[in-house]
Amino acid sequence: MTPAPIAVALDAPDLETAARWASLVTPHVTTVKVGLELYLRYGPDVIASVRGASGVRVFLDLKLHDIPNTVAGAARAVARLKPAILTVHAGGGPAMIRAAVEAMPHTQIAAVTLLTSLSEADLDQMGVNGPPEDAVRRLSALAVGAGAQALVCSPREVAAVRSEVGPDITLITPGVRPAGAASQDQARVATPEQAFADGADLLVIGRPITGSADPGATAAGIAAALRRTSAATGRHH
Ligand SMILES: O=c1ccn([C@@H]2O[C@H](COP(=O)(O)O)[C@@H](O)[C@H]2O)c(=O)[nH]1
Repeated sequence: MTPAPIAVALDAPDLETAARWASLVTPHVTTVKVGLELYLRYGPDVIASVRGASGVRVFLDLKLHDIPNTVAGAARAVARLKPAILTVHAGGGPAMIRAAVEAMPHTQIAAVTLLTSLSEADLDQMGVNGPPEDAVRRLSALAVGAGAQALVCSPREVAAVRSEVGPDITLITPGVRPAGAASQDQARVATPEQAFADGADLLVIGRPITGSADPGATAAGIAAALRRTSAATGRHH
């Protein structure tokens, strides 16, 4: 069975748990994601541990956000780990995004538009008025103009972003929750089936999989649901 376009967020308290989750889900998904919790605790060694023998794609979600020179240095520092994807914040601006792209020619640089945990009310308080979709579209265009090959947005905005940036940019959506699952601290959410049907290329899913009794079986179940969506919509990954 072809693995599904899912990046499982390995937000684990320790390396053993992360490596166990990675080995359980790896037959069913293309990618595992290492974020701040794991990377700040264990550093670069974590990448080899979760990659394991399978050689699954590793998505390094560090959400870099600093001046261009500092981001370029940070990107060079992790380039030897050969992550498939590295995140930077689109809000760091075009020069910062370009610095990351130039520092890591063999990694997809993904620009995070607006965090999926932010509600419309939060955004309003932050001075981002109007529908989140408008700001996400603007940040997407800016990031792609600066060379980003991928974007991170909520599944609620993915169709709008696709129409903004065209077919060649990889769209990554966290904030994915199977029907009936708790949204937890995520605000702008949709189901895996909806995210995929609307144009997401890679679905980031953490706790609904890793917090379940059997992460391997849960990942396999979501992968099967995506295959059914693919058959029903004619959209392939
Ligand atoms: O806007 C964003 C950007 C990144 N994330 C990351 O995705 C996962 C989501 O985990 P869940 O357990 O499925 O909520 C997590 O690692 C975040 O750091 C995001 O949620 N939103």
